[in-house]
Amino acid sequence: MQSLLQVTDAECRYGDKLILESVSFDLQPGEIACLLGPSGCGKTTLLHAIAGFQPLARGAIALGGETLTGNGQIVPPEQRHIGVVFQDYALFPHLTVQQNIAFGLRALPHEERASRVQELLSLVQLSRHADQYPHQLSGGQQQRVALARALAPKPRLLLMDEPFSNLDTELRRSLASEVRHILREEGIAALIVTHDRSEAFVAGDKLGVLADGHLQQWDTPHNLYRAPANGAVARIVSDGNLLRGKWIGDGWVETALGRVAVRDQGSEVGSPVEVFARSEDLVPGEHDDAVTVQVVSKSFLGNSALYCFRLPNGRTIEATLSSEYRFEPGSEIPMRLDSPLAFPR
Ligand SMILES: Nc1ncnc2c1ncn2[C@@H]1O[C@H](COP(=O)(O)OP(=O)(O)OP(=O)(O)O)[C@@H](O)[C@H]1O
Repeated sequence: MQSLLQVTDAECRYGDKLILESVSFDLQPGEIACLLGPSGCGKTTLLHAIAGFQPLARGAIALGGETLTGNGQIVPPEQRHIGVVFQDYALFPHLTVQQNIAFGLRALPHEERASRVQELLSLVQLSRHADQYPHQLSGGQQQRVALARALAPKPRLLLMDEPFSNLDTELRRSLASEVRHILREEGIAALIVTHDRSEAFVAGDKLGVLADGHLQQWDTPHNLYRAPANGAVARIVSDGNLLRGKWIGDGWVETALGRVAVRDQGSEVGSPVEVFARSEDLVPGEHDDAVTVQVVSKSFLGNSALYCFRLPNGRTIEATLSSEYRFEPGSEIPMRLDSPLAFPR
């Protein structure tokens, strides 16, 4: 299958300042991908380069096999057939919901336009609000109007920049899943910028992690979680504790939590390693490889509790464990690490 979007060796700069280097990835038709990364890593810049608002210093961007940017060519944004949804909705305040949605359809004959608007109102479940103005809607409803307006002209690709960040956490997740459903219905591929990993896991078929000016990994959510390319990706896609250690051979590492068998086969004996200990890797209970840790604090969370433990070397780590464990602050318990991720340092 031919890729829908192809970004090849893209480099973005603001003046002398290098923002992104050697960024390459493909998006397949109908695929939804999310871009994750720390603040200021260049997510919006990459989206702007794809939309045509930002030139590339190097590399190329193609959509449906047609070069948009590269080889001395730049197709202007309005000719790219790419829809864009911003964080602040950018709705026209003096137009009703249906007039906002119809805005990009002015070239269509009246009846066709009215029927497409009705179709979209129903898709985003706002038919009852067709004649209301943006200020009469909730944040989630406004964002659904923005989505409908961007989808109306049937773009080849939809770009969304932090579309849910103005909403509260629960609404963010449910809207992320709703948007995924709507894009599937319309068969439109999308690239969504977010800094919320749960939102990215809910919405994306693929995730791209940007950090330190590079696309660190472009993969399925499952692979990113199970096999992050490095410690930076592991930290961006999940909570965990980074521990320093050293390889002692045969897949074993020495850490402040004792001798640990890790998932990755290591390099030379004695070489430094970074171990990423997630809550699910921390196993309380007697065991040959367990060390004694002190319970520093406990916050009850319902079916789990967030603990802070002090390791024998004085360092503290955090872990969310089942509330079946009833460890009290001040007590000492045996704990071991079971097959955490490890990365050369
Ligand atoms: N017009 C500009 N001129 C110069 N530098 C800029 C410009 N726009 C952005 N930058 C810088 O480029 C870098 C990347 O910005 P960008 O907005 O792409 O990051 P981001 O990953 O989207 O951040 P956030 O998650 O905070 O929105 C930042 O260091 C920012 O300060």
